[in-house]
Amino acid sequence: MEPFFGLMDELIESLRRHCFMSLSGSEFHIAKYPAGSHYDRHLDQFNERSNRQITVLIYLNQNWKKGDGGELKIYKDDKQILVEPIAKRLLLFKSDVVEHEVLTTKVPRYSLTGWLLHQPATVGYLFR
Ligand SMILES: O=C(O)CCC(=O)C(=O)O
Ligand SMILES: [Fe+2]
Repeated sequence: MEPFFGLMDELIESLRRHCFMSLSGSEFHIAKYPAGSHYDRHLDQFNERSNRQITVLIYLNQNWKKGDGGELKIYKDDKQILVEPIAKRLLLFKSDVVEHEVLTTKVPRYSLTGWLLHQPATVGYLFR
């Protein structure tokens, strides 16, 4: 996993330098969507924990083919964009504005999802 985290550090550095984003952490997980499952339309930034700035998605489905389902549907104004979850495809989007949904997959589907964070969730918390 070390080469992967090295690349993510480079990505964070580029976003800091070229997009002037103040990013200071990240979190990642690998998700398996069993056949028949989906993920309803949502935003990745929740009210109670709003430090997710950028969503990173990397698809891991070597043999994905049309008809397998599990596309990512992105809602952009009144348009919708379908992204096929094919292996090695990488997507980046702003966690607080881009609504998205995972359509029902007919085969087991794997994705690596990460979030680049504004600051660690616990920093800046006010105790009273
Ligand atoms: O796997 C995907 O395509 C999207 C996953 C997702 O939306 C999430 O974990 O928040
Ligand atoms: Fe999401």
